[in-house]
Amino acid sequence: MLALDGTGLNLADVADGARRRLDPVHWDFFAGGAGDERTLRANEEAFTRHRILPRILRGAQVRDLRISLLGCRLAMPVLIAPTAFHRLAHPEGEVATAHAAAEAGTIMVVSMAATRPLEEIAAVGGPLWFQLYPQSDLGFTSALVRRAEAAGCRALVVTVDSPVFGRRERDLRHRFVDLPPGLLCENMRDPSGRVRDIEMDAGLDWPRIGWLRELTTLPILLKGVLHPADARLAVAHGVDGVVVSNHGGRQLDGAVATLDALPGIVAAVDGRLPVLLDGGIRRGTDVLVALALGATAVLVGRPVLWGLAVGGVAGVRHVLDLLRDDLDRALALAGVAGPGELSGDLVAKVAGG
Ligand SMILES: Cc1cc2nc3c(=O)[nH]c(=O)nc-3n(C[C@H](O)[C@H](O)[C@H](O)COP(=O)(O)O)c2cc1C
Ligand SMILES: CCCCCCC(=O)C(=O)O
Repeated sequence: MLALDGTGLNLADVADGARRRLDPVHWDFFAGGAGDERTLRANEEAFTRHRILPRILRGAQVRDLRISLLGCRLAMPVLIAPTAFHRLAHPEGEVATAHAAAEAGTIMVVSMAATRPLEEIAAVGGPLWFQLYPQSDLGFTSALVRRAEAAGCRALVVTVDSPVFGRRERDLRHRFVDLPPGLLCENMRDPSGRVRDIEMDAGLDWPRIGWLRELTTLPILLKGVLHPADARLAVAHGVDGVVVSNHGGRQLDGAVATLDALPGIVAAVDGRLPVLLDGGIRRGTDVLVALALGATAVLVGRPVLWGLAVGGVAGVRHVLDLLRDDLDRALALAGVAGPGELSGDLVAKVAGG
């Protein structure tokens, strides 16, 4: 196992290494949340309020972590969440992340705010999904969807929790408004070669999801679903999956922790769609708990950036390997042979942290 700085035993160690390496302004951009960061903290705290009720004597000596998800076979139920600006963490940026995802046998969700062009990330050859902030310019949005299709992306992840930008006070204090010279949101280039700003479109609504549904045959997932009524609307609008997410606490501070929202979404969807979750996944036991409560898979955001900052491809690979090994051990200790055997009776909610 690669030991980063001799201390990379867990994701907190990797985060420490990243904090030491990164420009403090960029660390704060990556690490921070909105407002008082209540939701940011709540995501991780929610996992501390759930405990595992292990089964015994079930002969779980051979574990199989693989899952199938919307036509993709994954080595484990952990995907890479879309995060912006990977070149702030490492010169190779999203291309390094894509190599690590491909090696680990999982999906990288490429952010619309990637700092390498989608085609260069796709050239790595691993399975990609593309994250979209639908723009009010339908022509540009449509061209971007076609670009994702042409690059071989296997699904669209439409972020729906960002009608406006969250108030991120760490960034305001640093006056962090622009990328450093030479770094651009490469997917925002229009046919004239100009790189557009990403628009957070407060006009985004269900009819536009219907428009996207008509536009592409790619599976569509909605990212940022927290209310059960919205999960039912997602089913009604023909989407293919939902991601229970509060954007890692970066948008609506005070929003519910994702793990606390998960059971309501799982009940509302009632098996009709895969339900993914992100926010605060830092241990294999967190993955186990989320899957036991009904998630099909989880995504990780910040830990991937910490790995990237610390060691490029090897650093991201290390983060993914830590999560996979930790999940494998947790399953063994809980007497479970694989994700398909997890169920709600294996988890107890406790009052404190
Ligand atoms: C630095 C950073 C940038 C992000 N950029 C995007 C983005 O471009 N699009 C998006 O849908 N979500 C974005 N997110 C949210 C993540 O996809 C994900 O919801 C969140 O990071 C999960 O929480 P975690 O960091 O605790 O794992 C970003 C999160 C971070 C930390
Ligand atoms: C105006 C730049 C948009 C980048 C969005 C990245 C993002 O979603 C984040 O949470 O940060």
